[in-house]
Amino acid sequence: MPSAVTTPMTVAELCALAPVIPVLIVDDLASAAPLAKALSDNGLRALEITLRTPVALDAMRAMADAAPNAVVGAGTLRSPADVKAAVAAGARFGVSPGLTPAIADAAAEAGLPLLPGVATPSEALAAAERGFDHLKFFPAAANGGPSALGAWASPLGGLKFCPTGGVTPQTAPEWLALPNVVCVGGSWMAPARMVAAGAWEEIGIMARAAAALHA
Ligand SMILES: O=C[C@H](O)COP(=O)(O)O
Ligand SMILES: CC(=O)C(=O)O
Repeated sequence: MPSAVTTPMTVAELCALAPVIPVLIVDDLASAAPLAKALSDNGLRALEITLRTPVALDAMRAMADAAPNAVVGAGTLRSPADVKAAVAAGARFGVSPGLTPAIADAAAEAGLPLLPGVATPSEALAAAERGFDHLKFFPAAANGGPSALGAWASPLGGLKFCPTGGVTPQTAPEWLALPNVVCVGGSWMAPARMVAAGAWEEIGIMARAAAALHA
């Protein structure tokens, strides 16, 4: 089956697709297509497939083919080689736990929209110097929670964030209420045991609830 037709998307546009970007760890390639459909058919269109399993790159391809409405990207980009592999597998965006000059160079060279992770104001300023104005605040809960990121809003005006790591359906509204937050990332709507069990209907229900979250 041919890969879905894709159009370039900025990180700002990506973050505007839904209030939540699912952060997915795919262990079994067979689960990729139904998982992508369960999420994207229920309003979660931006899907971050972490490069943490041997099947992650193939899973990205399978998801893009099975769910043309989804925008499939790669997470856990830790090196230029990861960026190249993600682009070769059709990633439409990338997410990294942190940012290095080499990762920034590789993403720019490949034309890959990148949402880089930052944990401190210094890292946010360094990313802004490289031209990134949409950043992932990671690990969000452990790094101080909404009060910490909220305190960045005025001094780091102009920067927008996707808090990820420890965000829950219960805490998401507080994050989404911050003036510098455009969406959140999280894995709660696709728990490993439910994916392994093929519980697509239940996952779809959680996805729909996540897609309806707001401040
Ligand atoms: O590494 C973890 C991802 O950033 C997602 O975090 P989470 O499982 O707490 O939602
Ligand atoms: C956690 C994270 O930043 C990632 O997997 O991309």
